[in-house]
Amino acid sequence: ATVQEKLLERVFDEEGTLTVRKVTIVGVGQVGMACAYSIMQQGICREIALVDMLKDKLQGELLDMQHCQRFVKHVDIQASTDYAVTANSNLCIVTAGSRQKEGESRRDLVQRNVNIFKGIIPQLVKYSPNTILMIVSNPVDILTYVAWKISGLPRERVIGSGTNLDTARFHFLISEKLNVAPTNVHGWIIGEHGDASVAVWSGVNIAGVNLKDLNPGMGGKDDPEKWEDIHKKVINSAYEMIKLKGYTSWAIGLSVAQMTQTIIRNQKNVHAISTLVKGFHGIEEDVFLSLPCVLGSKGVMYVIKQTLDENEVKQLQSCARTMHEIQKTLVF
Ligand SMILES: COc1ncc(-c2ccc3c(Nc4cccc(C(=O)O)c4)c(C(N)=O)cnc3c2)c(OC)n1
Repeated sequence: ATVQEKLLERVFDEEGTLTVRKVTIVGVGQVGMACAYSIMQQGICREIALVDMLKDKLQGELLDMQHCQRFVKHVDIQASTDYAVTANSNLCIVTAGSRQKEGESRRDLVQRNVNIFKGIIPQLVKYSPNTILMIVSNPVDILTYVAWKISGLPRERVIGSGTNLDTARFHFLISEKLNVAPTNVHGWIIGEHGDASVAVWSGVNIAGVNLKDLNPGMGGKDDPEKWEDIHKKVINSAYEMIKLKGYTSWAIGLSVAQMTQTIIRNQKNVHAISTLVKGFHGIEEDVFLSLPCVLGSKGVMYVIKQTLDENEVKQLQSCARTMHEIQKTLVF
């Protein structure tokens, strides 16, 4: 008998057991289904569970997704109003909630969505105690804090989609201005997703060439090239799309799929996501804002300690104060 046979008593046949990768999506509206479709299309996981309150809508989306199976890598799809269907998920993506209405600010949504989270989050954690929660619903930074408080999960396992998409839009708009591919534009939008996001102009670079070194006024008011307009377009883009098509879906779906892939495949990519920022850049409150983070299968592995200029730190601290003020008004 081999040393291994003398040493080890086999309990189960490891070769036969796949560590099944399962992702739950709560909310089968435009955003939830764009996430589900993107995740399915990219073959990121073996199981997808859809959960919502509306039986017929769920059943319709389930059938439509199952009819995709001939065209994509196999994925088992389940859908139910009963959260038992979400059991043992590696990642639960929450897109449920009241949607922003035309002209409504993200902050007006908050208490309505807190009440909804009180119904959803405990059920997700009950069936998947080891899950990572990714909050997409708005206002995403406050609702990620709310999900963290309600779930009782460690901070590294509760993230918000945050400014991941804002940063991608930022790269796209800069790429248009410079005629360079978006993947080669480097720079981060951090802080609050939406109106008060912070563009880190001091770090925007192409191949390591800092654009602010080429135009010191970049991002400021008296910049002849008006680079600040790019940040303004990122902020206003969601309002504009809600006005034009009533919601946003395709880009948020792909941005969530990108983060899902990083987590499920433990890729350690860096994403600007909403995380507990207490202790960073002079922030002392328990607030969630976006900073560049290294993501893996256990959630947030590292937070990048960026070098920010005085103005950027001030803007970030202002976001933190605003979040803290709004959080104090919440009724859990
Ligand atoms: C067990 O207790 C429990 N379970 C589930 C819910 C709940 C509440 C709202 C939900 C929900 N949103 C929702 C439902 C009803 C109204 C509204 C609104 O816009 O005000 C929003 C969605 C969704 N797709 O947006 C999906 N699931 C939900 C689930 C809940 O709400 C309190 N409570």
